[in-house]
Amino acid sequence: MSGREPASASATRWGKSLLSQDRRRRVVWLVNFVVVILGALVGGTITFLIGQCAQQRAARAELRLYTREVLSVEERLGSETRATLKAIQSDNLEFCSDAELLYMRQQLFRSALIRDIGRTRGDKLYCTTGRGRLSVALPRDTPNFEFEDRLVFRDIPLAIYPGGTGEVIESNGVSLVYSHEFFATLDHPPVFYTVFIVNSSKHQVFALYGPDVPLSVDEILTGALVERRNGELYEAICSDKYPGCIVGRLSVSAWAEQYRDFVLESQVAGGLLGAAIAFILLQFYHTRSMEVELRRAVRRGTLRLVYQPIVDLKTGRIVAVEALLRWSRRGRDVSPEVFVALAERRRFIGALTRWVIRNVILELGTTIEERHIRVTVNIASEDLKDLGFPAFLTDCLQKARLTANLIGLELTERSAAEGTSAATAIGLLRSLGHSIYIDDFGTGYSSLSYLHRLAPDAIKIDRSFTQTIGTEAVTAPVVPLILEMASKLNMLVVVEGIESREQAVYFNAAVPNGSPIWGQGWLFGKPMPVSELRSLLARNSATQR
Ligand SMILES: Nc1nc2c(ncn2[C@@H]2O[C@@H]3COP(=O)(O)O[C@H]4[C@@H](O)[C@H](n5cnc6c(=O)[nH]c(N)nc65)O[C@@H]4COP(=O)(O)O[C@H]3[C@H]2O)c(=O)[nH]1
Repeated sequence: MSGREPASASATRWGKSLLSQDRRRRVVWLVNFVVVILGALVGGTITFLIGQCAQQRAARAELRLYTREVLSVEERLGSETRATLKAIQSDNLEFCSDAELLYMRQQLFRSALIRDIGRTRGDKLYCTTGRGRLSVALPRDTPNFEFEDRLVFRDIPLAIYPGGTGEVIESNGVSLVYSHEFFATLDHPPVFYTVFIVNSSKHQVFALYGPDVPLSVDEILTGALVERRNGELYEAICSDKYPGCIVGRLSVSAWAEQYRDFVLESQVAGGLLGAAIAFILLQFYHTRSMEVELRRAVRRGTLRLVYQPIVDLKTGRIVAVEALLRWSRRGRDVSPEVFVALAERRRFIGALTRWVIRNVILELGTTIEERHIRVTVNIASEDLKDLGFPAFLTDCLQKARLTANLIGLELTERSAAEGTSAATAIGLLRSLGHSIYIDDFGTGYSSLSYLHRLAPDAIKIDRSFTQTIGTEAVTAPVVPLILEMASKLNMLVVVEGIESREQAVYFNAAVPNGSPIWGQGWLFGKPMPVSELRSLLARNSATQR
């Protein structure tokens, strides 16, 4: 029996592996989705709770502010009333004379809250600031509230305003009509007030204006902050200058209603923020786990190398190959642009480069020596800073009995232009016999001064320029300039990303006769495993004979 697996069995296995990869991808997607939704829910709930808390605090602060504002008006009324009563009672002017009326009017003018001042004797009113001298019976209702020296009447007919009613204080021959409309200016739903006056023994309270409140006398007099079950918040505050108290009331639900849209919007914003944070954490987790897996792959050597041929455009001979790294993570190839960038960011690119160099020499060492071709490997700026890197390279080559000129080193313009230490390292690598290639030329710091300073052996024109050939792209005119500059500086040009014969023909014709120009791209071969490369090299040298 042959040890080989029948084609149908291997196809079934391949199909199953694809299915399980697909299932895993779906599970990962679902988990990510659930995490983001959970993040949104947590974010929304936290914002809701914070919002509730802030709303309650704001409601209490608003109630306190408002109650104090009403109290200050009440205190002002109290002090104006007392001062006016005292002034008239001790004016020493003839009762209801012109002089006294004038004096009473002056007192009225000074007050903002008193509307009318009158003089009484027995149960009659004899003059008022508004009506002058008169003689009318006082309404003899029982007062609503009695102090030792004062009586307070609510809603009694007014001499100054026939048909109208108002609040009156009577005390020792003086009666004052005062305005509680003034308080109306303090109406400010959803906060409301009730004004109380308190007797001198401070055991009795009387509601002067405003609705009844479900608070006990004690609660009012001790100045409590009370929350009733129906969501009403009460704050009582008593004056220390005047026998009066204010109870402020705020309906928490009415208060919340005012901020409903705001709370809803912040909840949505909190949800979005939660989702965004969950997403960022997931990304962070994936990057972290990608990093861990990549480090493990380097340690265990589960990375792969592929090689892409580089051809002399004049002769069609394969003159070099570029080694490119491949990594399969959980059954899927990760782009080198992604994992190389990750290794650079997390500063373990050195381990990758060393792995590549060791394995290139192992896989391809004898082949390149026999075929007289060069292999180029990508190195990073981190490698240039690594003082042990040149010695490592030399050591690997010596063990394999290879010469340094067989290994070319490709570095991007960015890493090559990174300060004088990079220049020194490049100089040292060149002196060891390695050729230096500036990769992706034209996309980074294409400055003449650094090219002159570093004197690399070759520049690799970036694929984006190759694609402009035969097009109207704005960068198309740059290509001849790069070629001319390279020729003047005596540098080899390698054109990257040649995909069509027209591009190859263009570049071949664009350099002066005798100047070398190499090309790399799908036209000559995609990156391939070492076994395929060996066959290609064999075919290529056969056609060159
Ligand atoms: N569309 C198109 N693409 C072409 C064509 N010819 C070549 N390519 C692609 O262009 C890239 C050339 O490599 P690079 O410029 O050094 O750019 C490399 C290099 O910067 C980096 N990289 C790859 N392997 C390594 C490595 O071992 N070490 C380091 N430091 N970087 C590496 O990742 C980059 C991407 O590598 P790859 O994905 O293998 O992509 C390769 C190659 O597959 C073409 O005709 N058309």
